[in-house]
Amino acid sequence: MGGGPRTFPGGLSKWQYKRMHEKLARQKQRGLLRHEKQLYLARLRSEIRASQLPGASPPEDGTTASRAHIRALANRFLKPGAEDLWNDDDGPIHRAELPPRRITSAGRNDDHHQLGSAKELPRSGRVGAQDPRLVAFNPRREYRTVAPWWWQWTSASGTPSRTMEAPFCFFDPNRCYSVMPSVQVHQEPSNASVPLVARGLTSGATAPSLFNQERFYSVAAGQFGRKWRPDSSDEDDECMPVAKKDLRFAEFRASSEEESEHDELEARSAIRRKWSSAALRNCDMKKERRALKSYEEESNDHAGRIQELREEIRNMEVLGAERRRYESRGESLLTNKRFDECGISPLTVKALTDAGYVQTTVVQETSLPICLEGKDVLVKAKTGTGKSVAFLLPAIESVLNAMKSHTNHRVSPIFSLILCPTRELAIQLTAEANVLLKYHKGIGVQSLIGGTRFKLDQRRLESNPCQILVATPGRLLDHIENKSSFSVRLMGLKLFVLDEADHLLDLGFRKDIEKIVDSLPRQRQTLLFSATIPKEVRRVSQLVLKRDHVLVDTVGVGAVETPTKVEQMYLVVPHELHFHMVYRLLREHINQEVDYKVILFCTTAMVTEFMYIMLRDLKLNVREIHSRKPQLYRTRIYEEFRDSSRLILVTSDVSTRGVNYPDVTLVIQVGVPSDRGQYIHRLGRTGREGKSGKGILLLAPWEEYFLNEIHDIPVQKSQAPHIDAELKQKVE
Ligand SMILES: Nc1ncnc2c1ncn2[C@@H]1O[C@H](COP(=O)(O)OP(=O)(O)OP(=O)(O)O)[C@@H](O)[C@H]1O
Repeated sequence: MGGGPRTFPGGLSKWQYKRMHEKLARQKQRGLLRHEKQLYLARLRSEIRASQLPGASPPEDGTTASRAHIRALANRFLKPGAEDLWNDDDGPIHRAELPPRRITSAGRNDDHHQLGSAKELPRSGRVGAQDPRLVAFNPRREYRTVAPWWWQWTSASGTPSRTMEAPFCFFDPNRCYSVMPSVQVHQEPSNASVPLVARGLTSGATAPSLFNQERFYSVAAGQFGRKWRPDSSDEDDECMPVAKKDLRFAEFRASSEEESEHDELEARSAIRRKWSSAALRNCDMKKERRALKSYEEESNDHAGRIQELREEIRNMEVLGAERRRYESRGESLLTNKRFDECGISPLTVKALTDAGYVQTTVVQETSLPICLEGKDVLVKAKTGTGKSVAFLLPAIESVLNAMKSHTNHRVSPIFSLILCPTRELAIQLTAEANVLLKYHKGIGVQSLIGGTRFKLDQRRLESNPCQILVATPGRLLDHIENKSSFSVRLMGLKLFVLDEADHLLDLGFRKDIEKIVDSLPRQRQTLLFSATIPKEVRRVSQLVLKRDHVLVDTVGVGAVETPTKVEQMYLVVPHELHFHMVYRLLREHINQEVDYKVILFCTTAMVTEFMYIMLRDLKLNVREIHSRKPQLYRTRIYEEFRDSSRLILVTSDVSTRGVNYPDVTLVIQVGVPSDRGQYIHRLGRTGREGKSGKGILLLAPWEEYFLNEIHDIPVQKSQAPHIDAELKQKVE
């Protein structure tokens, strides 16, 4: 009796073997704990350091000076719809008040000089090459740097006394802000020691010897960031002597206020440069895009570029109209457009109708036509607005199209691949895809997630139809690297989707994604979906998207990124009282809501486990999900919580993104979220499908710095409820 071998590996007895394993498990647990602690502390340290850097806090009035705005203009991607690439502190997008004009247009309306009013500008121009000193001046190389300073090139008082022909009169149809009509520049006598840039560009009579194209270029590069100089490097900028830096801007100092603002901007841009370039490394496609073309190259490229611009403007118009319609409807989720008007297969429409989906949501209405056209798309839409269906439908359509031409394969290629960051999300997407495939016989969807047996996965993939695959990156990569027949199946891929794209392109997943992308065919369509798309991720997205991709943003620039019907508040409570406070808040909520359904987010798996045990011992109806639990257990809890009410789910970040638990009434976030995106996604587990909900963020006093990150989200401070002695004793 008492089965099992009597000796164990290494000649150990059963008990020795057991003890050894227990010891190893304890060591592993201690290691994990130490690691989590280190991560947490490192994060806090870096946040605190960041908050102490000059200029870390946002401007109080939410606006910036014109110079900063101009810099931002130059810094953005030169694409319509890329407004979300603007710096967070650029302030609202509006036309800056222009200073009293010292520059007048010879025989033309002054308004032509306003930045951004490209449409009013004359469609012709000339290069100011009459001046012999400017023969080497290549307007196409320099104009971008000149234009932004145009307005700065005045002094605070006095009337103009001398007029000269500005040598940079040219026209470039590619760049709105660089278009300049022929102008005359009035210069004050008091400005005899003209600015460095001005000297280079004004009549040589003023200071001919100082015009130096290279020098001028570096002035611009310094002001706009090193990417303007093709041969520059991070080190170059970092090592620039202070005196030289000062010299570069010495002449721009109109007032002490402006000066300090400028220093602050410099410091801030230095920090940004360091972080963005270092973080992006070779993936910083922007650098490449900005590399200056030669004059000839650029001229030859005009026809193509004009075509591209037309496309972009058309896209922008379409999306602008969509957005206006969306805004006019308020926060309503559904549109008037029905799925049977979307050009998708009637069998899919039938399945949609069975599932109760008749009308499209805003994101579905906006993105579907573009996705079905075969374009690469980057979609940003609030949490719980139906992004999953928005990409599952094109995934099914692309399979249907591909299957028309691939009929003779023994094992069908995988035509659509959907990547997502968590196992629960993968399971959910697979289930949703199955619902939509109800009437499509012979088309199958499978999932590949960690925590299951590799061999079983393999068998399942080979024996069941799998034209659509939903996977998490780690397990997918395992299959790509270890099974050549799997890689062969992927070579037929037509559509690649990244759900929660910003998270997948984040540093944690980036390496895996790069490897996965390398093993996919280049000729494919790629769709990126998320509720949050930070600027850096937008840049890295070029890794997977084609250059002419379309941006669909149903949130809108400057709009609140969280669901409007979710009441958000934060409490600042000493750290040692967090457990008491959680219990107090839960009790209060349970008393108020009959059908309560609460998600409680904790910072680590360890804390999650501890919180769960405490609440369970306090006789609350709780469940737990975190990475330390086996997958079968996680799936069971996920299903139970999805289908029930009067339940509290204590979870780590495995439930932060994408997971759709219907009718969650309250989300509590205990401790500081890792970033703004994490706050938004966690909160997004409530208030889905336009419903109402409540979110509470519980911070310790030293975590309050995080509020800066979400300053534009309507989170109200709330008074912490009193914790009486009885409750305290109970918890302790
Ligand atoms: N056209 C539709 N009509 C009615 N309900 C819909 C429609 N499309 C999606 N839904 C429902 O909306 C809910 C949220 O959808 P989904 O999970 O796709 O949101 P999401 O935008 O992906 O959210 P997240 O950003 O959190 O991932 C789901 O319950 C889904 O069934």
